Amino acid sequence: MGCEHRQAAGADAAPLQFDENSLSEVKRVIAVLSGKGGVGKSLITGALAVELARQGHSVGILDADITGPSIPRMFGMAGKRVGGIGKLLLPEVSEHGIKVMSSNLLLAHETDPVLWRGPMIAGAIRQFWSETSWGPLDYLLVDMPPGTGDVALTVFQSLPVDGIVIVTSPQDLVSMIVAKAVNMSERMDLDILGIVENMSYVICPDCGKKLEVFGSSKLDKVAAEHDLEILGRLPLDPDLAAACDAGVLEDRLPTGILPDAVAAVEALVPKRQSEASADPQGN
Ligand SMILES: Nc1ncnc2c1ncn2[C@@H]1O[C@H](COP(=O)(O)OP(=O)(O)OP(=O)(O)O)[C@@H](O)[C@H]1O
Repeated sequence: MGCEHRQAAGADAAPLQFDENSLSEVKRVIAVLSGKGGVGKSLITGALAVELARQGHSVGILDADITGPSIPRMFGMAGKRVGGIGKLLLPEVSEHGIKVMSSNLLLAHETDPVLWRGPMIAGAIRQFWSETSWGPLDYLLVDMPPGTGDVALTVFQSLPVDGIVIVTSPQDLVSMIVAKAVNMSERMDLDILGIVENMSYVICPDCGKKLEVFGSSKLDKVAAEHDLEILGRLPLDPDLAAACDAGVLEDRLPTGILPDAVAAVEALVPKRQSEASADPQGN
């Protein structure tokens, strides 16, 4: 990554990579990013994790949405607290084996607010990477905080992110918001796998017709503008919302959802691997 890019993105000149610990062996890190809040980024993160796990991969979710964590609840972990091994934290493990680390799993009560300033939030990201025993993982999905602010910058500077999935919804000011996410990723020299549109349409329960309740999708236009691959469109589905609330997303998520997004993640060559094969001597 060029220094000028890091500085243009507001980064310090000093390298800030957080170290991986000896009990973690994470092969690929994928960040799920949205330009603004409430578009369903956490749901898409959860859905990708479930589908990857169903394909037999070992999967973890690092919930970097420190002040608005919603991953534990959708995996039935509300009210649980993570344990530890020596000085390391142990992620909570879902019914079907997905490992989760989240600020909500460190709080005494799920409803306690996280009133932390920037440096403490950055400290939590460090803890979730360097001081968490992830074990061997094929994929670690990072549920990013909404937007392109301080925490997103910390994650992109400090974790070895291999690729990014951008989530958007039709009611976004889609072009400008996607442009922000794309520009940030480019300045940080990160690969964008593509874009998923959430809440794209609703299927009428009576006639089965597809209704575009937020108006017609601008996804094709925006994807073409930014040269992004379209990785799928997910409908607004009350059953999905209910499954998240009840903590049973793993059981109720329809099989085969977002196949292109799953395939793009599976096809991703880890940066560390491609760098190693480009320079087998490690020079
Ligand atoms: N496709 C969908 N169908 C039905 N409900 C959905 C869908 N996508 C998201 N939701 C619901 O919308 C709410 C917001 O979703 P989610 O928490 O995933 O958004 P987010 O972008 O991560 O939000 P934040 O910006 O707060 O991090 C949740 O209650 C979720 O269950």
